Amino acid sequence: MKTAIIGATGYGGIELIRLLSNHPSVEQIAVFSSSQQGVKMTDSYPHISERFFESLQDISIEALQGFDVIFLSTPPGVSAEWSSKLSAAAKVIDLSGDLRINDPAEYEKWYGRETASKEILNKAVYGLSEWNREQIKEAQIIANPGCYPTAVLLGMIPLVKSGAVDAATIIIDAKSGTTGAGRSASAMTHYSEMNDNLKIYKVNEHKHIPEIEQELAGFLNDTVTITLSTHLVPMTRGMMATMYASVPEGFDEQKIKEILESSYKNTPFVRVRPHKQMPSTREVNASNFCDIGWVYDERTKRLTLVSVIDNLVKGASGQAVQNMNIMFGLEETAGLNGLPVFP
Ligand SMILES: NC(=O)C1=CN([C@@H]2O[C@H](COP(=O)(O)OP(=O)(O)OC[C@H]3O[C@@H](n4cnc5c(N)ncnc54)[C@H](OP(=O)(O)O)[C@@H]3O)[C@@H](O)[C@H]2O)C=CC1
Ligand SMILES: CC(=O)N[C@@H](CCC(=O)OP(=O)(O)O)C(=O)O
Repeated sequence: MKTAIIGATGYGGIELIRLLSNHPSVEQIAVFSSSQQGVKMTDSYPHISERFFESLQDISIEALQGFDVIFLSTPPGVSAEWSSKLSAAAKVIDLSGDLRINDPAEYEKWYGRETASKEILNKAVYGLSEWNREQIKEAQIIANPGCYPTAVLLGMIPLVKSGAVDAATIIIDAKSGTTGAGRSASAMTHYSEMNDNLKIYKVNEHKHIPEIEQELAGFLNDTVTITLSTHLVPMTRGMMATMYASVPEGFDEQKIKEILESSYKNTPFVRVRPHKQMPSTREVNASNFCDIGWVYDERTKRLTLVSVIDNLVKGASGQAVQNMNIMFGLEETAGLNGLPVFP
């Protein structure tokens, strides 16, 4: 397969290169940049092997012909502009939030910018691999989910769908490593401010709130509002979403176990832990796994559900490669077989 990456110089891009380099069906990875045309990838990332990569190319329709799939690993706004033109020539997988929100008014409210065209929004399939597999198989354009939504939705969808939690009571306390904010340095993430520190940010204002609510609503057949608190922790990779919700009459520990285990018994990357065995971020580090732990409290009738992913793998580039595999009828795990890097 011939692949191209726009935004190859960023963290999502370099993670795509790592995964696609190990993919048995990938023969080409062309790299594109809006600011570093002609520069070699190895100038920014000497750890990758130079023989695999040509120099960074300028982004143009002409140069982006002849590929099977084009990944957009770019900031919001870029794929709104480019995905329509590119999808005429290749399948497109967009890692940004541009095509995830169906309602233009909601996108504009949370992202503070104009939405993509209706035509592209209608074509784009939300790429939560485990829950949208049939639509992903047929898709020309994928809106790859955000990292927090991936962790939250994989944990919550089975329970919301089966009525095992009261969706109106969901509270999510989520934490991310600093690569979640991309490669550019900022006062929010640089070493002196982030090392030995814990920060909460965008309380009730995070752009992943409408994405999570939209997707949960689809499984609930009703609107839902959630509370999401996002935190930065002093680690490079990794994400933990700790979720709390009330469990209605008629559900107990045994039923919750059955719902979670049956939902994921045939999925290669989501692993449900036994009751009370909680996962840590290191246990999925650099892998495409999402590990789910849970504790039901009979006393309060509340569930604590913990979902961990690597934000750059299952939360971004790994899920993008998983979606590529599904779109092209390849083995879903191709290029993604590595165990977590532990310790
Ligand atoms: N990091 C993460 O954990 C996750 C990221 N995402 C999303 O994936 C996307 C990429 O994130 P990430 O790699 O972390 O971000 P980075 O900031 O590390 O990289 C983004 C890249 O986009 C390119 N770029 C910037 N402006 C433009 C432009 N106008 N046109 C084309 N390319 C441009 C830049 O490369 P150049 O200057 O060379 O063009 C840059 O290297 C974002 O939308 C992000 O929100 C989603 C899930 C998780
Ligand atoms: C730590 C950190 O800053 N994380 C980013 C989320 C990364 C992501 O998934 O962003 P997109 O939805 O834009 O793709 C944030 O909170 O905005």
